[in-house]
Amino acid sequence: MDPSHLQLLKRERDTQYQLMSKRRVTQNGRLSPFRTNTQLKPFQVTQNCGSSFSKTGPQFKPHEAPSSKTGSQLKAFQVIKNGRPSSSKKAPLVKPFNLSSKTIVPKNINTKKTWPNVQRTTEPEKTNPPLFKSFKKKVEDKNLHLQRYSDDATYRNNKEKERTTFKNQSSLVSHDSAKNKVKCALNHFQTCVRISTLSGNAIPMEASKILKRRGKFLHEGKKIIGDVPGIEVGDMFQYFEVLNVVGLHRNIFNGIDHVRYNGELIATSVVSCRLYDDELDDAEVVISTGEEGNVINNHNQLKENLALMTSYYAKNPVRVIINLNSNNGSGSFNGDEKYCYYGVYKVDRVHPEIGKSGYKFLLVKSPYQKKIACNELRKYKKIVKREKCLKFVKDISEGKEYFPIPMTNCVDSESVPDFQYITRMVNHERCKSKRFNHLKGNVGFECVGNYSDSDKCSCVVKNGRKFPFNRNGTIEVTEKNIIYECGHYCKCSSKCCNRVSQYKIKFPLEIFKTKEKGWGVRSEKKIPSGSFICEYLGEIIEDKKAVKMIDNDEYLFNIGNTNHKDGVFTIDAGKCGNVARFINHSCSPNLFCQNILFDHDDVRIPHIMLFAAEDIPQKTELTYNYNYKIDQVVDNGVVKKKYCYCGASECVGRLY
Ligand SMILES: C[S@@+](CC[C@H](N)C(=O)[O-])C[C@H]1O[C@@H](n2cnc3c(N)ncnc32)[C@H](O)[C@@H]1O
Repeated sequence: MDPSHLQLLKRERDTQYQLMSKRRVTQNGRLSPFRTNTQLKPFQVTQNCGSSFSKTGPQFKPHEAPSSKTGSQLKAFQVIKNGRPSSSKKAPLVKPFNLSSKTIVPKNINTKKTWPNVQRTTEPEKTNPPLFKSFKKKVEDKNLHLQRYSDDATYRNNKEKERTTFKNQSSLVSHDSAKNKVKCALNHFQTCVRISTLSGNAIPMEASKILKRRGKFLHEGKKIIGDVPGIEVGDMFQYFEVLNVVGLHRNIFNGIDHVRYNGELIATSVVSCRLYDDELDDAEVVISTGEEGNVINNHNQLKENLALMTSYYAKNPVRVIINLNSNNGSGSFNGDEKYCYYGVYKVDRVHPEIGKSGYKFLLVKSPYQKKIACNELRKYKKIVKREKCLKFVKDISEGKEYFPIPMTNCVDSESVPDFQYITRMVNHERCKSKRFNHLKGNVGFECVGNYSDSDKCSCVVKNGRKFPFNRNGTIEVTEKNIIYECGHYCKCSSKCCNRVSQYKIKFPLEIFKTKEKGWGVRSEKKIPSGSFICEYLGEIIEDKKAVKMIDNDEYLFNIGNTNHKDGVFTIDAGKCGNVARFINHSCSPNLFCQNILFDHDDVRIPHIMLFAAEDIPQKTELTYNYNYKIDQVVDNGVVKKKYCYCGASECVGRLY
């Protein structure tokens, strides 16, 4: 290294240390295969997080399990995909060096991970540049203290002790409650993103500012060392700004975050892109801090580099967050991101970049940290394995939908199931009571479908004088069991902002064969949170009939007010239905159901509309919670069991 550069580094470091020392470190419908008891009630699904995103809707249920359930569960962290800091630049070719021969010999290599096979840590001063020496002495003194954060056996044993030491930083809350807080913060963020009138990168920035103003940041003013309560390895985040909101990474300007600990700057978290695209193993991560390095927004910041170096000696835990959809950390934003929390690492090796100003750090994962499934990473990296398609149907709707609905089977040779594709509910009119009327939004008023006339439209008045949909057509936070949309009997135009779910599907959906759940549905394109997906269509039958269909319950969906004195109904999508009949159950769903009325006001037979509960990446299976109750389906006195293969970490193991 050039000695003048070294001097600069040292001076820079000293000034920064001074500056830093003055600063305080703050920083349903229910699917009813049958029902023995008709005392079912409609219910409200609400997430337990104040004003955050909540869902109401019917449940999918085998039985009469009434309103006690909590309804579909949102997964907080599965958000979008694609990498933020995309730049036109390609990821640099990384040159590994051969240190075993004492002279550093760059090799011509491909992008595969190759780290020199040297015993480095024992004598770092021999292999590393002089810059490290000044640190070594200082840091060695602190080492004993920080040693307990290293990820050897004592790390696990002392975890409780650690927490106590940092109890002013990471509050001692139960994991569930911490997780819930993270969910709520993410939902608040998503809501702000949805209602934003800005565009591009300004949206998450604005959302972040709103949350800050409202005091919704988690661990506000604190920098946590090690795991952040409520955040698990593998959790995904859509925006860089969200990492700050949840306390995972506080530095909004740089991909390396640090804190002053016992007088030294140590790194707390790193946000980076992977250097090696073809390597999806998360056991080791290489962080390169040079000009073309992979650390996000790291414009060769000395302070950040030094913090990582100190962490090399201190062996403190450093959180690693990887942007899965970008190769290069130095570039601009493309607004299509996917940050994955890889877990707690420690800096294992440090090397100067040959011929460049930066350093390369090898971070190794703690053996006690959860591994991220390769499949999961592949999905987000878009390295989806090419599957051999055994059966393909171009459009199972036969032109009835706005988009063709292809059906692909790469699992076995099963062809399209025998059913009739419909775009309107069958038997709707016959079931409607004569006492119920057409829904007219303009009775006594002039509904013109504007946000300004929420008092004039009687449909909106029924929704509590609030438009349930945002300007971009996504559903707003609602705890209403039924939403009233304007319909064809209202005076407003078809473009009225209170008409969203009565139109055809807006996303190119695809039916595909799953390995264990039969057919399933996914989207060719990513779906923003709150978007309308489709209606659950079929034939409306009386509950009495549905109860007898115990052996043929797969496509039954309980609707409406389930203890209504004038009768209870079920949708049977067995013989006729639409794409919704193929949507599977998940214990951690990405859709939710909402009762909606727009053409009549008979609450016994509302439309069952499915909406996205979160941002859904393309090609991700769409699921909602059927809300069955375990052990409630009984046939001739014998409890029927159906096992769940949703694969969610929260999976309860059974549908019913
Ligand atoms: C409404 S259908 C969904 C589409 C269905 N997979 C098909 O092939 O037509 C409901 C049925 O799908 C299956 N299913 C849905 N979700 C499941 C899950 N998570 N695990 C196992 N089976 C599931 C069950 O047999 C259930 O009765």
